[in-house]
Amino acid sequence: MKLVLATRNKGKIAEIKKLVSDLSQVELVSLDDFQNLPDIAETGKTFKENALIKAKEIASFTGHWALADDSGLVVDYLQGAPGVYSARFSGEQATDEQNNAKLLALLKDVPWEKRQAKFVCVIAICNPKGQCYTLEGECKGYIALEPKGTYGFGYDPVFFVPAYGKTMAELEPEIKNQISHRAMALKQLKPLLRQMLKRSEGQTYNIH
Ligand SMILES: O=P(O)(O)OP(=O)(O)OP(=O)(O)OC[C@H]1O[C@@H](n2cnc3c(O)ncnc32)[C@H](O)[C@@H]1O
Ligand SMILES: [Mg+2]
Repeated sequence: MKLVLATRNKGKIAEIKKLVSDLSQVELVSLDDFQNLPDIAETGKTFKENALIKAKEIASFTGHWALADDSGLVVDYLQGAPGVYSARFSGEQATDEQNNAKLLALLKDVPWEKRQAKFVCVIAICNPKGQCYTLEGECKGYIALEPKGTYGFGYDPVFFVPAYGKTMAELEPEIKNQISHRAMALKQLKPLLRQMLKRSEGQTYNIH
């Protein structure tokens, strides 16, 4: 089965490829294999809505199953912000560094016990007819006092993982891939694929 990875984020692409590498039924294809792809507006109010928008549009455009990832950081002290706006937290063309700087500034002088946060990831997998499944994962932690580490991407340098006493960006990719929100969501992909392949024989799908 061909599966198009419907994301432009290089950090996500590297992680997803690793996390699904043992799925022998799946041939992963990237967006670079297609031309004139539509620009997709992430207009949803939830991670799930956005993941479905991205996966449906790419599946319908390419004619293959597509897998999209919508993810972000949810900070308790900021009433859940930046949430679905994580990529655009400090503006449309925001860099990871700018987003991290804005976050740390908003949490300046906020005590440790009030710095709780979680990473959330929703994976949507859709076929060209618009029939979809979604998988969700979370990873809990704290917003660090300063950025640390160079692994990973996005908010990893400012996300402190209590079980390791380090930021996500200080953890080797192999460790991140065992504990991350994305790993938790993708862990459910193998049983789902098995179920999907079985169902597709009988042409019935579980539609979201
Ligand atoms: O929409 P696509 O093309 O997949 O790529 P994107 O970067 O725009 O991705 P999102 O819309 O899902 O925005 C998620 C943002 O949340 C952050 N994020 C998601 N997963 C992360 C992770 O594992 N570590 C650190 N930051 C992460 C990161 O800054 C992303 O830009
Ligand atoms: Mg995006």
